[in-house]
Amino acid sequence: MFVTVETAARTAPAAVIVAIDGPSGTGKSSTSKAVAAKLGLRYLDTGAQYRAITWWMLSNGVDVNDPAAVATAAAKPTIVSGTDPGSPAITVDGADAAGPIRTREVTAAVSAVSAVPEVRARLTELQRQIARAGRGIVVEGRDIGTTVLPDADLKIFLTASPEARAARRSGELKGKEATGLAATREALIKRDAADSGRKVSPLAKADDAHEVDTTELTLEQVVECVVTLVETTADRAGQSA
Ligand SMILES: Nc1ncnc2c1ncn2[C@@H]1O[C@H](COP(=O)(O)OP(=O)(O)OP(=O)(O)O)[C@@H](O)[C@H]1O
Ligand SMILES: Nc1ccn([C@@H]2O[C@H](COP(=O)(O)O)[C@@H](O)[C@H]2O)c(=O)n1
Repeated sequence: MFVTVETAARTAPAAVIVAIDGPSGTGKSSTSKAVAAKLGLRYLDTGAQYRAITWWMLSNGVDVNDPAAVATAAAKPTIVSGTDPGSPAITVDGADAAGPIRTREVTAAVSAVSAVPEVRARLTELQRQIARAGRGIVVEGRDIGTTVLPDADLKIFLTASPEARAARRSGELKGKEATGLAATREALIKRDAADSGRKVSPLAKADDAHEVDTTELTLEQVVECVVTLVETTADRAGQSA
C-alpha cells in the first residue's frame, strides 16, 4: 500500500516504484532525475552500472568481446550506486566512476558486456536490492519493466525518432568529443540494435508500459506527462497523490 509524502514540490506515494525504459537518447536519464526530484523519490541509473562494469573490464585488460572472459570477471568489481536524483553517484572499487563511464570507448563496448548473462544476473540482483531497500524510486534502463521490476507500479517506455535523438546527443557533445549528426545517428541505431537483439532481457517495451513518444515534446512536457501518470496511478490505487 502507498504512503504519501508531502515534502517535494509535488506529492507522491512514498513507496511508488516507477520503471522507465527506452532506446538510447530518448530522455530516460533527464526525465527520471527530474521526476524523482519533483516527487521526492530516489533515482537509479542502471545504464551507469553497465557502463561501470564495462569500464572495469577495459581497465583490467579483460577482452570485452570474449563473453567467457567477461563472465569469469563479472563478480569481481564492487559497484555502488547513489540514489539522490540531485547528484547521481557511482563508484567502482571505491573510485569515483561518474566521468570515466561516459567516454566513447566505454559507450562502444557496453552493449557487448551487457549481453553476457552473468553480468546481467549480477546487476539485476543489485538493482532489485536497491529498489526494495527504501522508499519509492524511479529506475531507468532497458529491461526494468520487463525483467528487473516486472511488478513496478508504473512503467513508461520512452521513444523518439533517430533524428531527434541524434540532434539531442550532438548538442550535448558540442565542444567535447564533437561528432557529426549522421555518425551519432548511426552509432545510436547500432547500440539499440545490439541491445534489442541480445538473448537475455533485451531492450523491450513491457506489455503494460505507457509509451511516450518524446520526438515533438520538450523535456519539461515529458516530465509533466510522467508526473501526471504517477499521480494518476496513485489515485487509482486509492491514495491522494
Ligand atoms: N524531450 C527532450 N527534448 C529535447 N532534448 C531532450 C529531451 N529529453 C532529453 N533531452 C536531451 O537529450 C539528451 C539525451 O537525454 P538523456 O541522457 O536523458 O537520454 P537517455 O535516454 O538517458 O540516453 P542514454 O540511454 O543514451 O543514456 C540530453 O542532452 C538531454 O538534455
Ligand atoms: N537496464 C539496462 C540499462 C543499460 N543497459 C546497457 O547499458 C548501456 C548503457 O546505457 P545508457 O542508458 O547509459 O546509455 C546500454 O546501451 C545497454 O547496453 C542494459 O543492458 N540494461
